[in-house]
Formats: sequence, structure tokens, C-alpha cells
Amino acid sequence: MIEVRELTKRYGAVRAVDGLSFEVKPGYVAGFLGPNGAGKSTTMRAVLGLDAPTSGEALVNGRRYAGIKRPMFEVGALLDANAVHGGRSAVNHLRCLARSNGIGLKRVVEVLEQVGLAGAAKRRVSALSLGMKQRLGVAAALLGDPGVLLFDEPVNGLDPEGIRWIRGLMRGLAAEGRTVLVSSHLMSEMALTADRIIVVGRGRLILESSMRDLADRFKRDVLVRTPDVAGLRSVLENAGASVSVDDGALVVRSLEAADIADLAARHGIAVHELTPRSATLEDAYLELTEDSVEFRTAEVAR
Ligand SMILES: Nc1ncnc2c1ncn2[C@@H]1O[C@H](COP(=O)(O)OP(=O)(O)OP(=O)(O)O)[C@@H](O)[C@H]1O
Repeated sequence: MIEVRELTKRYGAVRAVDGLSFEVKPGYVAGFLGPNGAGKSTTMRAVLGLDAPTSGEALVNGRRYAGIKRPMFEVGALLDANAVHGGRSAVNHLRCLARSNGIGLKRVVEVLEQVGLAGAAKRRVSALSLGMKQRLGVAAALLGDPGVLLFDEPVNGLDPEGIRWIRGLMRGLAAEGRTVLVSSHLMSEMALTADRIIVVGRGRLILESSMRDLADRFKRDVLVRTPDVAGLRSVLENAGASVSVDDGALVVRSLEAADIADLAARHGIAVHELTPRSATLEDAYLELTEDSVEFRTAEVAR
């Protein structure tokens, strides 16, 4: 389990994280979403004991990272796949990590196989593609078979096959009952991977929700144009729909377009337009984070 409580991290005048609180429990993939600079990496670094909080705390299984006796057995992380020393072979990199953490060498072979790198084990890290380096980073994170895993933007730079692999891996780890937190700035990616999302902007919590509740919250409506606005409105409301009027058109929720058409026909009311409208999760996310984007496209373009 991961608990972030009133976490604040200041770098000089910059509040990278600002009073952030959330929890991630075992058994599902939690997506950590926010625009660039929202504070996701800083939060993850605090959970991993790489950055000391200015105030508040970040706990793994109820303890600060520094208080965990054998951290590799409790928490694994993929932060920056390029940060690995390039001169060693993939297998030697993992062997060094295993040895210094009291992990048997048999486990190195297991994780290399698990991430599909067994065939490239002897290659030097510097000769690996980014996708392979990501796999090596995942292998290192899994080495101690930890129950808590953090992935910082794991799909960055991956090809579609690599993306699909990492998605499946994260879902599999959660299904095994592990705690999985994965950051991304792409809602479209999280929609395919995460069961719950934590959305941050400018270091603050914007929303914590299940993916399903979020989809419901931004559910579609149907735009209906009719010459008999009042008549159709009352028919639809009697059928249980919630109806508002926007620019002379009816905006109808909780009824499908086909049902609206049938009801109108049954009551002899003409319909001139019937347009189902959906807010995609991407739209929802953009709406949620509207005020917290550091650099807008328009500003950059100027
Ligand atoms: N070591 C540092 N020194 C100064 N400022 C920093 C440092 N690390 C992060 N920041 C600032 O803190 C803010 C949050 O950065 P952070 O990397 O945590 O965001 P993020 O959500 O992970 O963004 P990205 O998606 O771009 O990685 C940014 O404004 C960043 O410039």
C-alpha cells in the first residue's frame, strides 16, 4: 500500500508538490495523471526516499522508505530507463543489484525471462534499444518480488508492441494482489490500463476516482432540435430523462437517441436533429486539468 499524506515538496520558490494526499491499495492499477510539471515524478521520488519532503509524508506499507529494512523486497520502481550504467551487460547489471541486496542469482534468470530479455542478457546496456532498457528497468524493479511497484511514464518512447506488453504486465502485477502506481500525462493510455486514477495539477490533487465513475461523470448527452421544445421536454421528463435547454435545443441525459426518437414519434412531435454527444475521457481530463497546464500550446507558439 502507498500512502501520501499532506505531501509538500518545495524547490526554492517552486512548489513541485503542494499538500498532496492520496492512497493506493493492493489489487488494482492506479494511474497517476497530470500535465507536465504537475509533480508526479517528485511524488514518486518522495515515496522512494529519493527526495525528502519539505513537509508531510509518503509511506510504503505504513513506513517511510528509509525505515524499510530490505526495500527491494517491498517496493520496486521504474523511473528513468536511461539512468542505468551502459558499460555492463544486462545480466551483469541485474547480478550486481541482486548480489548487493542479498538476492539469489536464480532470480536474475527468472526476471530476465519474465521481461523477455533472456535472449539479450549478454548485450551491453548501452547497446539495448529504449524498449529493451525499459524491460531491463522492469526486471530490476521485480528482482526482489516486491508487493508495491511504481512506474514513472513507462510507455514513453515505446513502440506499440512494447506498450501493449507493459500494459499487460502492470495489469498482471495488480491481479496478483500487488500495489501498482503508474504515472502518465496521457488519459488515453490510462483509460486502457488503470482501474482508478489520481489526477494532479500544479502539485495538488484534482481528482481521485475509479475509471468507471469518471466515465459516468462525463457521460454523453443527446442534443435534440424540435419545433415543439416544451412539448418534447415534458414527454422526455415524464420518461425519466433529465432535460435542459441550450440555445433553443434540448440537451437530454439518461435516455438514448433511439428512445428519444421513439417517444417523439409516439407523441407526434417532429424532430429536426438528434445528435448523441460524448465527452471522451481525454476531454474530461483536459477539462479537469485546464487550469494547471504549465505551458499552453498558444503560449509556446507565440
Ligand atoms: N530538482 C529540481 N529542482 C528544481 N525544480 C524541480 C526539480 N524537480 C522538479 N522540479 C520542478 O517541480 C515541478 C514538478 O516536477 P515533476 O517532474 O515532479 O512533474 P511531473 O508531473 O513528473 O512532470 P513530467 O510529466 O514533465 O515529468 C516542475 O515545475 C519542475 O520544474
